[in-house]
Amino acid sequence: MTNKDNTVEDLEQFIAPPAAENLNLEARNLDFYYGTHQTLFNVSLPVERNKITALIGPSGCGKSTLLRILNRIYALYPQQYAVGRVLLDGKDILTDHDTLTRLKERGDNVTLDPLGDDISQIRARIGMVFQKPTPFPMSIYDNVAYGVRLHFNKSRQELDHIVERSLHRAALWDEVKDKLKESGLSLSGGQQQRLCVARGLAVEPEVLLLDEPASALDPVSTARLEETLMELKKDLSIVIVTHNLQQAARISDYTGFMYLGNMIEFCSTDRLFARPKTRRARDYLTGRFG
Ligand SMILES: Nc1ncnc2c1ncn2[C@@H]1O[C@H](COP(=O)(O)OP(=O)(O)OP(=O)(O)O)[C@@H](O)[C@H]1O
Repeated sequence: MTNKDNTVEDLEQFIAPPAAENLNLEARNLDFYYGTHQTLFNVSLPVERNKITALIGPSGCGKSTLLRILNRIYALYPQQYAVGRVLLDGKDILTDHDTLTRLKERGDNVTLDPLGDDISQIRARIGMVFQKPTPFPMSIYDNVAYGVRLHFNKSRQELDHIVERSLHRAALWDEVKDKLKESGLSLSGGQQQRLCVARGLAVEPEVLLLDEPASALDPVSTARLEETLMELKKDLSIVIVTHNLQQAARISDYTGFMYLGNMIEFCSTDRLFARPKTRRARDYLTGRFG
């Protein structure tokens, strides 16, 4: 990042990320490869606790790829690998053998502080909601209880309580409370997406990652989902990929603008939308390309 055209104030605002003690999750200097094809280049992203962080940028710039690294979901796919660090509450979560080898090869001289290598625990702490609603072919109740049954040993009564609370938090309870035994697939698209949010919340994650969660929703469902996210950030940290700039402006506290696999700008949403620092971000925000 060059700074010769910027005032000190500009630079300070750009480089003043959330304070270290407020970080819930942090990506540092990530490179990412699909086979031999590198798609992320030295990308860093701070995620502040109890805030919403939006990722924006033109199609193919690497937003979803970055999100998929943050809870190590990419590791389910062969030939995909990340080099760099992801810290959850200051502890490294990319600690598999391949990543360590590649960090060394890249010349990073760091001592990792591993969180532990239980991937299912990491994914329980960092939940993910995908672009298309993905309810499981089972009842509404079982959809929400699914992860809890997988990770914890709860009584039926506790499970009932968790399901109800999660559906409340996802703003879906009133619509489904009388039909918990019906299939999750019987709900509308917007309800299915909130069911997926409820399923993610049931395991009490600290961070929720959302990949264009409203792209298949009508404006009313989108507004409901946005309200839900604004409410949820009181309890957890949220990272959302969105193509909808108004949505990013409405709900996020911080925004990262990506282009061709690079994090071009990262700062407070107000600042980015009011005074983008780079021409690329300005052009994107004013609809000149995208
Ligand atoms: N499974 C894959 N194999 C190979 N290349 C991939 C794969 N998935 C994505 N890519 C490439 O990685 C780059 C980043 O893709 P990514 O999906 O992260 O971008 P994005 O910003 O989320 O795009 P969009 O907004 O269209 O969803 C693109 O060049 C894409 O073609």
